[in-house]
Amino acid sequence: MADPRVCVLRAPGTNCDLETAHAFELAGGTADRHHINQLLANPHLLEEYQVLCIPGGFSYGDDIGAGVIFSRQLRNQLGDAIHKFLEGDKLVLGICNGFQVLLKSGILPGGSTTWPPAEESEPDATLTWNLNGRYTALWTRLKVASSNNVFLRDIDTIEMPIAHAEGRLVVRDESLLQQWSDQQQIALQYTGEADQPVSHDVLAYPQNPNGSTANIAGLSDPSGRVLGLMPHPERFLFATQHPQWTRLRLEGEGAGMKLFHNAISYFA
Ligand SMILES: NC(=O)CC[C@H](N)C(=O)O
Repeated sequence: MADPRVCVLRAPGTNCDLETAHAFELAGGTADRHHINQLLANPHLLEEYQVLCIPGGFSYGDDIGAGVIFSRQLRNQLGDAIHKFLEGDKLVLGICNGFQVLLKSGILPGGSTTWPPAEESEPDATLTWNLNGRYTALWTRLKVASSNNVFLRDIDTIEMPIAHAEGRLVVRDESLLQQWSDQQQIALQYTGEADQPVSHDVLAYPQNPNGSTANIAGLSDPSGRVLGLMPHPERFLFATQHPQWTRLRLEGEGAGMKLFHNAISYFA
């Protein structure tokens, strides 16, 4: 089979598209970066791709809330193209600002089961300001909590950096947590030390860097083919990007590459 094709979709203010496309290429995919206006002009463009990735950054300057404007473009102007994509055997990844876009558009948490969301529907969850009220950038330790998300296959714990101001996940109703848990949708949780069990009790800063409900750092759709996460796997492609790579004697690829390998090998 030809290399899987990845559409890295950017908007004005996106700033992680280059390294994200690079990560997919290192994993063996063919990645194109497209401006949202190219897709608005020709929504059929999306049909050429197996993976849609919305990378990190500050789309539209985070005006009126991080990811809000970009998410409205997907929902109001590209509803049909996204619907077709979600229905196919394809993958969607949203990193940081991309996660904000997936959640605020309604692609997450339901995926194809709830897309397109009804105009008047209340979102199940959103990402809002960190509890500390600040843009926060640090390395976090994460536990994979979903057994069926494609991007997280064969990963148990992983370290990745976060860098955001609006990364605190809040839910409309706490009963959703049980539903998500049952459907394997809680994909990633911030955790403490390696052997510490993860719980839904909110950990203190810096383990949980933003105060997210149930320490949630990433969500999956029920099919396991959509992932949104606040940490940046594309900032850990090489061992030397880890702050303690010498002390830990890390070599070769960074652990973040695993997510990109998993995505590409899904199509093998
Ligand atoms: N690194 C990013 O994608 C930035 C995320 C986002 N716009 C925030 O600060 O909340």
